[in-house]
Amino acid sequence: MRTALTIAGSDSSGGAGIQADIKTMITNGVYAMSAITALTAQNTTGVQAILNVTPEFLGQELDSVFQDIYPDAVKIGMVSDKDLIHVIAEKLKQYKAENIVVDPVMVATSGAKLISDDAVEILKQELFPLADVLTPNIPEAEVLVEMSVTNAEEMIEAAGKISETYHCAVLCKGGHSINDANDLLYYDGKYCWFEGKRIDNPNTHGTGCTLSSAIASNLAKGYDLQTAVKRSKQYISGALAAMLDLGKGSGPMDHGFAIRNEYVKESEK
Ligand SMILES: Nc1ncnc2c1ncn2[C@@H]1O[C@H](COP(=O)(O)OP(=O)(O)OP(=O)(O)O)[C@@H](O)[C@H]1O
Ligand SMILES: Cc1ncc(CO)c(N)n1
Repeated sequence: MRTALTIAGSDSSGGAGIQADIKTMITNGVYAMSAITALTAQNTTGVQAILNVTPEFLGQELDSVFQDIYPDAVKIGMVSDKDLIHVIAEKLKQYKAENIVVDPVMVATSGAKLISDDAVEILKQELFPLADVLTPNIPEAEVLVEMSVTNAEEMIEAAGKISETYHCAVLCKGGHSINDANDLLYYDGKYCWFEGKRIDNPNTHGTGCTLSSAIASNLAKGYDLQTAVKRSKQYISGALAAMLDLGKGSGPMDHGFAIRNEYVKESEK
């Protein structure tokens, strides 16, 4: 069985972070492992508290995983502190990690800040050059290239600049655009669009975590990047279209849709 590792924060409400990543990896057919960077007390209305692990402990988590069950892909999500980022970069290099997906998590769907200002610079310097693919949303792309991104042309320009600077593929996610939900993949000086119909569902807590974990899972299974993104986009659209409605704020998605469909098919045989 192929394996994937998520290095990210825990979301006590189960919609984003480690919990979303593990749900996504299981439903995408890989064995899921985790190295937790922080605990968050969080729900659909916001982030109430954050407790980072120590850099030493994160290093031990990564040693435990890499020295035993080697991951076929690694997804990195919330890492709010520069010393934690440094440890991750060192361990990924030490263990020659492959298929690295970096989701440059900065702000939660609820608006809470999930990274300290000085950590953004270290993220760019130490982690981005190790990534096979970066998955910024539009506000994150704006921070990374210091320009406003309001239309398709500006998405192409921003993704191109990020890709050239860090020598990796960039998937600029269109969840924050107004009309559609089209994502742009920029790689090797070329780009292509992954079109998505905007689903009228306000419950989008954890969409970014889910998409990056689905990409890591599909890369772990051996799909090339374009196919991995295509399959992941289908997965997120399915999870949103299932219209789960939990909590008082922007609720989580329904990862069970894929499994239930399979069971229904099986029981109808
Ligand atoms: N309403 C929607 N309908 C269809 N697809 C959507 C919708 N909202 C987001 N997506 C898709 O979800 C994926 C994640 O994109 P998004 O821009 O929301 O990421 P994000 O902002 O990093 O997520 P998060 O809210 O978890 O931080 C993308 O593929 C995007 O196109
Ligand atoms: C732990 C965690 N990681 C990432 C996000 C981004 O959605 C979140 N809300 N919480």
